[in-house]
Amino acid sequence: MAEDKVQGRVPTVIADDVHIVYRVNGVGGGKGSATAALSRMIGRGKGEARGVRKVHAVRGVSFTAYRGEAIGLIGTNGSGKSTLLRAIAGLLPTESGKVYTDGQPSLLGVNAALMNDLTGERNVILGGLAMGMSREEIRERYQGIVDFSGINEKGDFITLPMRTYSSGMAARLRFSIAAAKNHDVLMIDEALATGDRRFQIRSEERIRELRKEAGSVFLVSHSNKSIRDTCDRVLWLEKGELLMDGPTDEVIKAYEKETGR
Ligand SMILES: Nc1ncnc2c1ncn2[C@@H]1O[C@H](COP(=O)(O)OP(=O)(O)OP(=O)(O)O)[C@@H](O)[C@H]1O
Repeated sequence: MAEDKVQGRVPTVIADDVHIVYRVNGVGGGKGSATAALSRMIGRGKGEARGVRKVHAVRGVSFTAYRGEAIGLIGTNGSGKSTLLRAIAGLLPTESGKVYTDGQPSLLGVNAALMNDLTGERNVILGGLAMGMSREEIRERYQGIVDFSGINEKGDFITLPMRTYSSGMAARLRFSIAAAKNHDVLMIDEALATGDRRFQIRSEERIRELRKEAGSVFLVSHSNKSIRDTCDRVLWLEKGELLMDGPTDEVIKAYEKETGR
């Protein structure tokens, strides 16, 4: 990359030697969680010494993300990808190390907090408000969100409760709501894997647009193709450690060689 371009880059996320540790209650003494839960109810087993196991999910990860970058996160199951994203979004505290972000990162995961008993329509409004959009902005973008999601392609589903949607339909709606706004830092966790192929193509296009419109995009995916199609840089995590950080092609090639995929 040309020197002037490097100098002109604006950092959006800086992770500095980040460690994240989960504490899991009720696993002490090998007696099973019911016993441990009972101990806690009667006031025994408090503190870390008893019944609390630590899971060190992210171990000393450092990187800087710049405006306009789309960064893929890859790694085998349980390597710490989702944990790292949740920490960048400010949803998990770091054990040590620091995360600096420019603006509020938005995490678009398959678990984004929408209400299953409310209709898709109400959830579009709720999700928009949760992202800080005004009612006016939501009104303006409502039809665009519904059209992008494709929810109404086979009938009037947007007026039905979300619990009646298939998992793919629900994921599409979540993606469409989040993608309606321009984000400083947008993080997508596996969302693309749940839509059908047509929706995947649409959302990949939207990710490319979001990238151009300003912020950085992080994408966690097990689909190397999605990563290749959307990202220009890849972080490869394994056992919580950053194994490789580089251009997509280079990192995916090394990953495929290692995993045989
Ligand atoms: N809420 C939790 N409590 C305790 N441990 C957790 C929790 N969530 C994740 N972990 C552990 O942290 C480690 C990293 O998990 P994480 O979900 O970040 O991995 P991942 O790379 O996103 O995995 P996958 O590809 O399977 O989605 C795993 O060992 C997992 O068991």
